[in-house]
Amino acid sequence: MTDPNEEIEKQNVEKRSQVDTHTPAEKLADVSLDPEIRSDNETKGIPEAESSLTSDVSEDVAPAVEEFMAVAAEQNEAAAEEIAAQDNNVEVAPYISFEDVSKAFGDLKVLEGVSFFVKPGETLCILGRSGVGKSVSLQMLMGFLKADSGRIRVAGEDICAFNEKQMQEIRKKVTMVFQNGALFDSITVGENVAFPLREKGELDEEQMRQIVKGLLEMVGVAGMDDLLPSDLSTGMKRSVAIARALASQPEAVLYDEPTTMVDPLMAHLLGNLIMRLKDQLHLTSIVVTHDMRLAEKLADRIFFLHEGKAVFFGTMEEMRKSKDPIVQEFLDLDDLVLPV
Ligand SMILES: Nc1ncnc2c1ncn2[C@@H]1O[C@H](COP(=O)(O)OP(=O)(O)OP(=O)(O)O)[C@@H](O)[C@H]1O
Repeated sequence: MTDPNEEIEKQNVEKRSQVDTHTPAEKLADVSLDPEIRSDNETKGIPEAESSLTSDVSEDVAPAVEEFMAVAAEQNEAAAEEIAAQDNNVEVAPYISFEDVSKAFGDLKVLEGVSFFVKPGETLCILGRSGVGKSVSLQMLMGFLKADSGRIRVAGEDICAFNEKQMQEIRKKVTMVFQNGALFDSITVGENVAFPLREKGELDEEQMRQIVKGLLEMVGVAGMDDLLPSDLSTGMKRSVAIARALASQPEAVLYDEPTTMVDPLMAHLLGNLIMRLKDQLHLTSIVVTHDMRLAEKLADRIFFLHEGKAVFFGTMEEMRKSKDPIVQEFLDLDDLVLPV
């Protein structure tokens, strides 16, 4: 029987090997150029109008934003190719992986021999009940916490022995969108988004103004440049945090529960945004979530944690067929309509 993962990988390799005559900016401005992406969006119910990342960006700044995003998309494709070239096997090497990772806080064993991987350009959703170590896993990937044992690879590199300076280089490639946005409270929304641009120091003030304006429009918080983070709702803060993450042109984004504590419409908008970023920027993503609908929309693979152990790792389709009682209980609970 054909392994579904092998089949998906074969299709991805074929797709990558096809000669494409469109420039990245053309592809970004009109995602409908790629019939495979279009049909994928159609089957997932994403309206055509929402397909292009830059469709909501005003005309005066659209060229600058399209160019900026095109550079990011090109860089991510190049990173994926570089990682693929590291491996002599037919299989594409992971961009991120946990290999037999354990972590405890005193007597509390949070993770015990956990393994998973995310290939370049793919999205992994980490599911599980509260307190099972989902956020701890993300913090270890960012180097904020160290594993007790096992191997962690990020951006194709083993980061376990990395010092803070080396981790800072990794954090230029991999960025995290925290639940509360983790914005700088004392500076405006616009300055928050401009922060990574200033750090890079490659753009002048006018170019930065255009990118900031365009990114805020792209994530659905147009015209909020001069507000302070405290003026924003939770969902808006998260959108701004995504805009700030994009300003650093990352290869991968880790999202910690992007749709919790926001209304259903905001959850839908954030989900669609993450989906379009994946499709059009070839971003590698990990999404920690309790939201099965979001996982269904985004995940190439699901990793299910329970009591410190990995109880499932595979596609959503495989998860639905899983005989594991814990996975089944989680799926059944999700189907329940709870009284308000
Ligand atoms: N720095 C820390 N020091 C001590 N214990 C911690 C630390 N960080 C997390 N923990 C504990 O590790 C366990 C896992 O926490 P984690 O935040 O990863 O859970 P989670 O799966 O993300 O849960 P939720 O879905 O509720 O956010 C919890 O019991 C938490 O109290």
